[in-house]
Amino acid sequence: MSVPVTVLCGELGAGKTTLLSGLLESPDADTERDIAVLVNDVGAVNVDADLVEARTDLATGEEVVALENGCICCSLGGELSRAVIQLWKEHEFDHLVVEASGVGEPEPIARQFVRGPAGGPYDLEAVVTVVDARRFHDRFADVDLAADEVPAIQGEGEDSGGDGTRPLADLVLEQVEFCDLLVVNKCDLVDDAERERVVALLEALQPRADVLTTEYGAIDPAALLGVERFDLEAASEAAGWKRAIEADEYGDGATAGDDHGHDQEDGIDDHLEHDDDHEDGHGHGHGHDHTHDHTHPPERYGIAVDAYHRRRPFHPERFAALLTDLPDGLVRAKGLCWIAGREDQAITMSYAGTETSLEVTGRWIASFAEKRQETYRQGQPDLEWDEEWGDRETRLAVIGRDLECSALEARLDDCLLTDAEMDEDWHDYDNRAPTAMGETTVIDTDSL
Ligand SMILES: Nc1nc2c(ncn2[C@@H]2O[C@H](COP(=O)(O)OP(=O)(O)OP(=O)(O)O)[C@@H](O)[C@H]2O)c(=O)[nH]1
Repeated sequence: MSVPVTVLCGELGAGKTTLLSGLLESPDADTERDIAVLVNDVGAVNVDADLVEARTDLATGEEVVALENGCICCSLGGELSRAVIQLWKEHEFDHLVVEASGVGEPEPIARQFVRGPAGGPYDLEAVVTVVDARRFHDRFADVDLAADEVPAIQGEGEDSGGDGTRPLADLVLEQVEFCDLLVVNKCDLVDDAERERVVALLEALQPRADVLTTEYGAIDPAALLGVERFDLEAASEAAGWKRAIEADEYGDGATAGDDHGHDQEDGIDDHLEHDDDHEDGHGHGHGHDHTHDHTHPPERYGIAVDAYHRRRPFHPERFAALLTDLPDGLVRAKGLCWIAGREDQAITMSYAGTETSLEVTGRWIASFAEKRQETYRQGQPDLEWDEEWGDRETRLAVIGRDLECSALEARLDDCLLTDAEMDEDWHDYDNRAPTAMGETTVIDTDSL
């Protein structure tokens, strides 16, 4: 029988270790269940492992393994799989919890347990993301805060900015967008209205997950362990922004089919079947038998979800200027962009909090030689194709609070090339967009 696994994610300091320690010490914990813990921390000194280990001794023995070589997702190729397989061979336990580092992406970790060698002995049960209610509120949900007062999140200084690495806020939202269960921790540090705003926003960002609120990670072990939730396909498609784009593209209730358009050269984005039960831009699809009935988040707290689709390129200078001056209420924007002067590159734009990253994540099919284009198009018969520009297009989703979507759409439209500009040489423009596969440019809001 495979051993169930829970992956625990969340930004630095959100309370993952506190939750885990509570879980292992809980007097209500199922005494029959031996829990092994794999802790991954960034940096050489593995404080978390020591802490959890000290506490784990009380409850479960010594089944703690620390991956000390930095980030799980960077050492995924082998170390994670090797460590968990070794753990499985050398110890007997009933459940494995992997505490991902605060800067780890959950998806590659999850994939190790579904498609990697660890998928044999293990069965991924749930991906749980812990959110710091106070920080999340101040960063994403505060209606009064001016953008220039937004507090930095821990570690942001090192991890974002002009050096081309990913904004940490982006990662925080990605952890929210790829999980089955959201634990909103540190609720003692927010008032009721703030807590509700955080929950409503989380439901818009991630319509699929259950949301629990806690203080000091005190949740019923039964709510965390032993609940079979994980479904890789559903989790991969669960993000609110993806659902908004799909609903726009395929219409309500349509089946999205599989990866539409654009060759993803890195192979990571090998989109799986989409849920076909989303109802609208903030759909509530459920990938498997697990159901719940949130009220629609956009109807509460002024949260809006919108999709933007155009088949004309952005002017790189006007678009960059817009990205430095996005509306205060915008929380999340993500999707593919067509930027004039980058005719080969399918560029993913991702805005979270205060920064926007532009990353080359693939190529437009229209940029390949004709034969190859044909092959791709045969594989994607539903792909919309323009006689002149092929599959090049912009498809973005925006999620925000008190956001005037039509005003933002109009501003985005102003960034599109005019008819006269369509005939200019686009390479004359000043263009900050990246060119090489995987290359990222980060643009700060309010950086003008
Ligand atoms: N006020 C308050 N503090 C909390 C709560 N939960 C955890 N903390 C504190 O927040 C700090 C960070 O908690 P950790 O559990 O270490 O967070 P973590 O997510 O494991 O952090 P990293 O390992 O750095 O990613 C600690 O000082 C905890 O005591 C809570 O609900 N309320």
